[in-house]
Amino acid sequence: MLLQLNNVFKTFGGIVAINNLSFEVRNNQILGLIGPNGAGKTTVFNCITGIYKPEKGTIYFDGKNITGLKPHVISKLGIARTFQTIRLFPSMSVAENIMAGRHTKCRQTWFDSLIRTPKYFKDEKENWLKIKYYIDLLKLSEYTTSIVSSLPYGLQRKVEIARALASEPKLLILDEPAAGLNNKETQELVDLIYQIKAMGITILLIEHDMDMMMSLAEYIIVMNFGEKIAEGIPSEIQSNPQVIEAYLGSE
Ligand SMILES: Nc1ncnc2c1ncn2[C@@H]1O[C@H](COP(=O)(O)OP(=O)(O)OP(=O)(O)O)[C@@H](O)[C@H]1O
Repeated sequence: MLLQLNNVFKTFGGIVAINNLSFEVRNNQILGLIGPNGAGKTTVFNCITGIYKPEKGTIYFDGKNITGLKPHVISKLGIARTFQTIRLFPSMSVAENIMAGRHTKCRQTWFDSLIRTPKYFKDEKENWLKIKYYIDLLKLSEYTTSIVSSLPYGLQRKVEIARALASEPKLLILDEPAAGLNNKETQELVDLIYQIKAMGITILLIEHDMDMMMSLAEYIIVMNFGEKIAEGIPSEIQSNPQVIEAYLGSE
């Protein structure tokens, strides 16, 4: 078991955004989190990554209790994410943005970088080789020096995934990665997610594109009004009356 949520509870003012939610993500699984708008999915991601602290419950990652730890500590432990709305450094290049995702892996101290010790050069070389690997993986090599804000949306999404991968996470969390992508780009994304799984990485995914979710996720958790209303393999979820009801009710 890589990730385990136990009775996680989080409110905003009077609104219960997550109500005693428990679920588990197995090692190297592709797990999907679905539910109508406002069900609490993004709040779950924000609790796992340390942006919000749950009021009750615990979150275990790789055997450690990470409940309430700061985002940079959680990221160092091996959780990386992308956001529903792209968050990159818009005036920086593709390579620089991906490099920014790598800072948790940098071993040089301020002293090494100040006086440029051999450790600094070794670390820098290793980092740039890794960056190149992720640039090639995401087929971004012709855009390495392009300024991110000048790129179309689909490419910016790829840069965001590359940046998350650059921290070499054990768990990659993707919040609506197919939003705004055309059919061809969505297919590329599906292929990429399989490649990421083949690298041994576990994937937790929110996605509104149901065709994509049903074909990609190995296991699905369904939320509504902050609660888990169903879980199972895609075929079980598709035929679950409570799930159908939740979606029809939200139309
Ligand atoms: N920072 C916040 N302050 C106040 N309320 C919030 C905040 N974040 C989320 N909420 C509320 O918590 C509930 C769950 O929201 P959340 O964004 O997690 O849902 P979601 O399932 O991700 O929705 P969507 O599919 O629309 O992105 C909603 O009622 C939302 O309005």
